[in-house]
Amino acid sequence: MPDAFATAAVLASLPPSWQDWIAANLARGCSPLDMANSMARSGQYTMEVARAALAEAVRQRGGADAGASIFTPAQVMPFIDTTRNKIVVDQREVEILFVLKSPQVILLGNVLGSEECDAIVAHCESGSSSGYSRSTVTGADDGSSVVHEGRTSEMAFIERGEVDIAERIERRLAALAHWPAECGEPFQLQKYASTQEYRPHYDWLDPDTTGHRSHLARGGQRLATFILYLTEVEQGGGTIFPGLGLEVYPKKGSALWFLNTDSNHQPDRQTLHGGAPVVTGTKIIANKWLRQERYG
Ligand SMILES: O=C(O)CCC(=O)C(=O)O
Ligand SMILES: [Fe+2]
Repeated sequence: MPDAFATAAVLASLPPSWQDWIAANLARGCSPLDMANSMARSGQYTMEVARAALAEAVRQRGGADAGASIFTPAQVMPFIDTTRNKIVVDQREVEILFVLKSPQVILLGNVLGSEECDAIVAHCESGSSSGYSRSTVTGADDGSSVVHEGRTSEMAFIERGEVDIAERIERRLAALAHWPAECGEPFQLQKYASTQEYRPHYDWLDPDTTGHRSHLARGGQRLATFILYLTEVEQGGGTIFPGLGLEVYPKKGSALWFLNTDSNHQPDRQTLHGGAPVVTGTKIIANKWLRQERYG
């Protein structure tokens, strides 16, 4: 975040109507993150300006330090450094295999070793995991987890801190994305047998859908997605982006990255994507969603 002097200047530079809006909503107990999102959604302010103004307003209400900690990450968007063709992280050479600029989609090779993929898969099959169950999606009405005909795979979660191997990969992804591991959702594994699929959808949470708001209130928007491919698949099972004419085939140890929002954290409708039906083989992936804020 900018320093206190700079944030005071940002707040003071807003028109009185916005300053009044901030004061009134903070007094009503609104979340600063929701307010920053609304300011950015108005199109009048960048997320950086909105956050700086909100941090200052919170500081002025609550004393000197109150504003400093309301927004966790210092950066406004996670990013992957594509200035070179390889990224050295955690003693590995991660390869940049493909970059699409808008929406940003990056395919990374050698993110995980084969034995690391196997260890994560084995953990979720073992008694120390809560195991797989039929996949669900977030219900539009009340935000509960609902079975949906468009997502026929099975899923399992690895909570943060549950097992060393997952924690190590989380640290690696945090370094790759320049985003704190604390702002990531737990790994969500997806296992697809033959014919199973996840039809095209968005990963971002919709602020205009009632059921998504409770999820947004916990950690904010899903800014970016990592999909880690944990198995080789004989036929089918690509990650598809129908609007972009793009299909990425699963390759064990590779990871697909995409940004779900623009730099103002607003949902990007170009990111429609899905998992094509597996024809032969078993596809297992691990999803890691990076949130605006600390999650959990
Ligand atoms: O299976 C895939 O390749 C995509 C999965 C996906 O988009 C999701 O689980 O949100
Ligand atoms: Fe998805």
